[in-house]
Amino acid sequence: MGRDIRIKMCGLRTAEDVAAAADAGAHYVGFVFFERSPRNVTLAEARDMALATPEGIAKVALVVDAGDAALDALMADVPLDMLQLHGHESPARVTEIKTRYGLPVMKAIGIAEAPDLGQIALYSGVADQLLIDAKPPKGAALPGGNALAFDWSLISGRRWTRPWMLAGGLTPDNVAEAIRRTGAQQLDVSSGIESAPGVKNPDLMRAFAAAARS
Ligand SMILES: O=C(O)c1ccccc1N[C@@H]1O[C@H](COP(=O)(O)O)[C@@H](O)[C@H]1O
Repeated sequence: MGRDIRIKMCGLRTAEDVAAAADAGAHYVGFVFFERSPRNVTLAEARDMALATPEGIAKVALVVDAGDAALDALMADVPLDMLQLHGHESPARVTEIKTRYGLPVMKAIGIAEAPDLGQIALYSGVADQLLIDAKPPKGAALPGGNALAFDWSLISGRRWTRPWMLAGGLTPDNVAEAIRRTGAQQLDVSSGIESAPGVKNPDLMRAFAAAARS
């Protein structure tokens, strides 16, 4: 545990959010492109945030089953360092996106029970990073960002060939235990640093980073 932990703060909506994430010590900032999400941003808003992001912090766009036209527009307007695929993109689609845009790709994998872990091997050969997240409950409005943690014992002691981040329901209160139980070196948080859906809270951002590094 400790200072080597890398943190992605996702679902930022304003330049003030970016400044607060940078102040808290985030290594990645995430912008959500998913209309049903309270964290959804326009290309113009994302561009403003990307331009306000300090050097050294990776700018990640989160998309869900996006087609080429949407990705072309995103890439044309917003300076990015990584794409996060949070839908049902197949391994072949991950490869296609990597080749077409030349950016590292992180594939989200939803975990609820042991058989879900099989997805990790499926994407390990194609994605640059894996995001091990809670599987959304049936009928959930969002494919992620549901403030839901999965059973961390499912991945306790497991190691994979690709760098990975732990996500799903992380908060300042549970993040230290999540790291202890999973061995995660990278964390992704959204709901747990908010005062209300889509409203980031600088105090919670600082508290999260401090707890992760404690
Ligand atoms: O945050 C969203 O609104 C969202 C929408 C669509 C797909 C993914 C989304 N969020 C991502 O889900 C994980 C876990 O989030 P949380 O910490 O449990 O709120 C994270 O990668 C979010 O960026």
